[in-house]
Amino acid sequence: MSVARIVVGADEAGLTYKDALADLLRADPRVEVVEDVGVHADDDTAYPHVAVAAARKVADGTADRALLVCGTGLGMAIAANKVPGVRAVTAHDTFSVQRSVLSNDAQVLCLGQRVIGLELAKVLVREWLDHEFDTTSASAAKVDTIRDYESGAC
Ligand SMILES: O=C(CO)[C@H](O)COP(=O)(O)O
Repeated sequence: MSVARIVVGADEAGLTYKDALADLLRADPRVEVVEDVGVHADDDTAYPHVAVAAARKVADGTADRALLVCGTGLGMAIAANKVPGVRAVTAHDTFSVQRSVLSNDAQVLCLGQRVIGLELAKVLVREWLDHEFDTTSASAAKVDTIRDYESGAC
């Protein structure tokens, strides 16, 4: 299934949630592989490096999705979206998380450890796993339009 391989990453500000959410993912029967691209303790690598490392794995097909955590979830999304083919969002409510998959076919979810509590973050990640993009849906043509702008086709 499309959420089988998930890459997780964080900067120092998101490390605690990243580790907790990685454990949640590893315990989920829908997830086959959780790859952790860091950071780990005492590592102050800046969020753009982590975001791009994770996003490149999604873009090259090594991972199906990425879950990224920083202080706000904003910088991770901005950086991940620099990787062609990647659609990254910051979402802190269940409806937006659901629509990020169903409307936008976003493969990367970014959360802010300084914005929401850990229990809500866990709820959001479970919600995220519950949905898959339907390529026959009315949203598919809109996502194709994003691809066309990215490729310069329009
Ligand atoms: O939230 C962050 C980026 O969006 C990051 O964890 C902290 O960034 P900073 O405020 O520039 O230190």
